[in-house]
Amino acid sequence: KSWMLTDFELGRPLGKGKFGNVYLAREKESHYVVALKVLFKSQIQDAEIEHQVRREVEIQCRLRHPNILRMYGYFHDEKRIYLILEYAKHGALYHLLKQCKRFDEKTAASYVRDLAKALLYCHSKKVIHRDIKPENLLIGHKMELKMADFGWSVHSPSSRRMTLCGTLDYLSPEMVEGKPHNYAVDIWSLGVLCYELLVGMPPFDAIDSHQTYKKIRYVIIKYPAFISEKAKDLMGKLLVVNPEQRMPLANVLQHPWIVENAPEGSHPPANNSHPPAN
Ligand SMILES: O=C(Cc1cc(-c2ccc3c(-c4nc5ccccc5[nH]4)n[nH]c3c2)n[nH]1)Nc1cccc(F)c1
Repeated sequence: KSWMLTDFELGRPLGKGKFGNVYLAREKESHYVVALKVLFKSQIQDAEIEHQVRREVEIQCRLRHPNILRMYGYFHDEKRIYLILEYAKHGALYHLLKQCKRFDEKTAASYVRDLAKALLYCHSKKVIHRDIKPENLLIGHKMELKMADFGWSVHSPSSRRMTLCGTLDYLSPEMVEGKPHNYAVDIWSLGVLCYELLVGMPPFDAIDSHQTYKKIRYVIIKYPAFISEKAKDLMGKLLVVNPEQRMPLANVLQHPWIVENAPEGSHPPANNSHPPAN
C-alpha cells in the first residue's frame, strides 16, 4: 500500500524537531491514530543526511518489538518526506520525569527493564547506539517504554545543556575519548538512564562539558542516600569504564533490583507522578 497525505487528517503538533515536526494524525479509513513526522527534503539535502534518513528508515521498518516505536511506513511529495510512526499515548519519558522530579524504584526499574529488552533485541539485529536519553524514550498507553531514535532531531523545548552534538551526559568514556564504540555503549547509557530516573538528573551532570568529560572518564558518581543498595549494585555494574566488563543485558533482566521491583508484566500506574514518600 502506498500512502499519501490525503489519507490522513492532521492533528496537533506532538514535537518540533530540527528537520521537521511530528503531528498527531488519523488515517481516514480505519481511524487509526499515528504520529506523522514531516521531514523537509531541502533541509535533509542541505545537511547531507539523506543516507542517514534512508538508513534510519530501513532499520526502523525492520525492527518489531513492543519496546521499540514502530514505523508503519513512509511516503513523500516533492518537498517533504512523511514517516508514519506509532503514536505513544503518554509522550516522552523526559516530560514525565520533569513533572515528578524523580521516579520511585518500581517505576524506574520498569522502564530500565523495558529498555534493556529493547536493546537486547536491537543488538540481536546488529543495531547499536540508538541514542538513549529520556528525550528519545516514549511511553505507550500501557505505560510501557518505547525507544524512538530521534538521532539528529532536537525536541523543543529541551532545556538540556546542549553541546554541538547534543548533551554529553549519556556518552560513554570510549565515545568521549573518540575511540571506536560498539554495542557496549548502550549498556553504559542504560546505567546513566537508571541513575537519572531515580535521582532526577544524570550522574555526570556538571557546570560545563569539561567537568562532565572528567566525571565520565573517571566515573565520578555520587549516589544520594535514598538510593537502595541493590540499585547501586546494578548501576555499579553498568557504569564501568572498560566496555568488556559491563554487565551483559541478559544479566540486567535477572538482576535482583529488576526482579524485585519490576516483575514480568508489571508496569507503572498511568497516573503515577508522585515522588517517593521521603
Ligand atoms: O524521527 C524519528 C523518531 C521520531 C519519533 C518521533 C515521535 C515524537 C513524538 C511522538 C508521540 C507523542 N505522543 C505524545 C503524547 C503526548 C504528548 C506528546 C506526544 N508525542 N508519539 N509518537 C511519537 C513519535 N519523532 N521522531 N525517526 C526517524 C527519523 C528519520 C528517519 C527515520 F526512519 C526515523
